[in-house]
Amino acid sequence: MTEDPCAVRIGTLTVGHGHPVGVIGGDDARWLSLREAHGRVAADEAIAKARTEWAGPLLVEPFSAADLPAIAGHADGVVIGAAWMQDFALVRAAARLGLPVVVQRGQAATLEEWLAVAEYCRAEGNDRVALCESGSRTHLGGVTLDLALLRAARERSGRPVLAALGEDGSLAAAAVAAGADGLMLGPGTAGTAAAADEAREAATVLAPLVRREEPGCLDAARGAIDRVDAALATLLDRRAALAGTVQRLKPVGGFRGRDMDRERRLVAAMARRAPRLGEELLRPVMNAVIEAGLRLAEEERGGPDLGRRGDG
Ligand SMILES: O=C(O)C(=O)C[C@]1(C(=O)O)C=C[C@@H](O)C=C1
Repeated sequence: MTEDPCAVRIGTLTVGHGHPVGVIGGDDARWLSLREAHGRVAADEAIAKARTEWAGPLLVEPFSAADLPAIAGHADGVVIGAAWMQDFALVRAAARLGLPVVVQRGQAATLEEWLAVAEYCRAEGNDRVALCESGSRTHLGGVTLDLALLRAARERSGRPVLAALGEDGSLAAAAVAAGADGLMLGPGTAGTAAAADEAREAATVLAPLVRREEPGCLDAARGAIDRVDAALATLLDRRAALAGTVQRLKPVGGFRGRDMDRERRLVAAMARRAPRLGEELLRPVMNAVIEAGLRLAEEERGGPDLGRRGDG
């Protein structure tokens, strides 16, 4: 395989540098753990069942090497579970399938030990490797995600790194901010609806602020614009609410209390963060945004008599 190791394609999902944050165990891909059943289920039957429920990209974690033929035939990728990370015979056999491999970090594994597993895959001729930080055993009782390690693994290896959130989406935004290329929920889908929502929200709204996408085709470019628009819509809505608060606090609010000097200053400040657009192009945009906010504030207060004087 001579693919660019910075981005790994798992069926229709690509995770990695320059690509959107994928949610595995959510909208973008699913995964199935055969380890959870301790080898008591037939791999081909379990995978066939998963396939009836989900037609998109499917990753499967084997219980043992005996599961690999079924995975080779019916899955889009293989997960080396944290518990098996240093089972090198399994790692090498899994890599030889030629499918993308997701290597979860063992709970006590160091960065070097984790990265070495990717090198085992490469030595088998398979460079389609994504890493997955799945946490260490800590004083908190369960496993705790190490986001510093996630970041270091991404920088050191250049490979995509996923964050395994399990059924708790509360660290989704932190993982995206730390550089995660994908968020891994589950396995399965049970009980993860709230976590999936948090992961989707972080991947959609936060990711455009903290990572750049480099789309290579029209659909991908439109997808990237959709994600920027989602972040923009969230901020515009929040801005409108704050502008409404200002109208209530000002002595004279609404259109009657418009402060053009303040508007000029805020456009100039924004132009410093948006040098491509500059003041000239930003001015009409912000004028429309501000007027929408004022209109909304007046509508919500039932007329133009805004501000404390109006309240009196
Ligand atoms: O800062 C104010 O005085 C506001 O009323 C807020 C705001 C804005 O939306 O940013 C709206 C109208 C003013 O002309 C200037 C700015």
